Amino acid sequence: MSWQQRIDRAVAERREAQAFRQRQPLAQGAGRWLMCEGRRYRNFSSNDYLGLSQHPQVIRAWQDGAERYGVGSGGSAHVTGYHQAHLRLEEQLADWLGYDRALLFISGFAANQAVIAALAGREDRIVADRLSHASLLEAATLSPAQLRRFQHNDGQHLARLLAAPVEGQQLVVTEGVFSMDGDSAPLAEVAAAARATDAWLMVDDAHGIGVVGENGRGSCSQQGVKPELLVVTFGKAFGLSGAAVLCSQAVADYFIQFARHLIYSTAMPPAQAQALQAALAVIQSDDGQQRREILAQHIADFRRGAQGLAYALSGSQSAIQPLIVGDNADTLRLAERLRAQGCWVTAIRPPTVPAGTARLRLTLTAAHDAQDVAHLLEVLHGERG
Ligand SMILES: Cc1ncc(COP(=O)(O)O)c(C=O)c1O
Repeated sequence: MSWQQRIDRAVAERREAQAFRQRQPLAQGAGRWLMCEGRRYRNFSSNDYLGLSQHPQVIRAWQDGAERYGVGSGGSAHVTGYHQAHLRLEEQLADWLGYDRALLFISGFAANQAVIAALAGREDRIVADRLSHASLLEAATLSPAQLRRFQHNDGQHLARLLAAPVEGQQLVVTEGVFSMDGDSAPLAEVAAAARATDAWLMVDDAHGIGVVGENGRGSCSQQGVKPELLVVTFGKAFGLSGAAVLCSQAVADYFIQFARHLIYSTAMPPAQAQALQAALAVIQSDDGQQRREILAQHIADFRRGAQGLAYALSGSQSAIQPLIVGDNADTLRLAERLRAQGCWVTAIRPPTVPAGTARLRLTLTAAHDAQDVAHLLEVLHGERG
């Protein structure tokens, strides 16, 4: 089969399965409102959980940084791209989360790829929750290490997989709050299983950091666990983009030598690092606490109001509230009907989620008000399934 035939077939298969992905250019995609083709929608699809993408202090910090430092970093952090603003942010993150060091990455995807690629060798084994994010599972699949997946949030299955003989080292991989289901990992159980076999633990807390735990310190702090490797991302509660890996002094020095995404990629703009410091300051402040409380109230109101819906509500207590529909075409139609009534929701279909579990991934944020949640519920109750 030629390149062209292969591509045509893959795209055709996606269309036939009602799984063809398309992107929508928006005039505004984060925050309370989404603007598309001149129409305003209540936005139940963004990961801007605390509404910080629109926070005046964060915007001002970015503007001020751009005026002072310019808009780009000018190079890899190993050449000229590492600025004092990056160092300050790394120090603040390490201090906040209780680690020796934090290393900044351009995205969470890059951070996950870099960590796994730099660590895992042929004789090693990666044992990952089977619902881990694509960036983790892809990195593990591409690495020369053996990959084993444990049943979602099943500490006993994890322990059984870890008990099998292995020549090298083992790395356990999971998330704090799962991106498509919104449920939390039983981190204490996972950490105990890892510790029992001298495996290291890597937790990606993209959806927990800033939102859960005291002071927004995330899922690990909330559950009293300190993984050897903690990945936090800035595209969700921080309202910007980028990521950091929290680790020991020695591991940070190792990554600076061997993590190729750090070495061969342009560093994030210093102005962005400055804006991220402002976002961190908000997360740590009373303003951040109030935003977390508003979000918690919306989650409670939504879950209470969603009883009796035609679609099953999951057990998620987080800002991510999936409504599992099952069939791809039905999910797409439901999303369309909700949009027609002013609620922007996104249909998530396989392969992003397991076959037969197409869903609306509803997200609530502190930028919403009680009326937004009430409107969403009213529209959903109008659906018969
Ligand atoms: C759990 C998880 N990890 C990593 C990522 C990737 O992070 P980023 O968007 O910063 O590349 C995402 C989603 O974006 C995610 O949901």
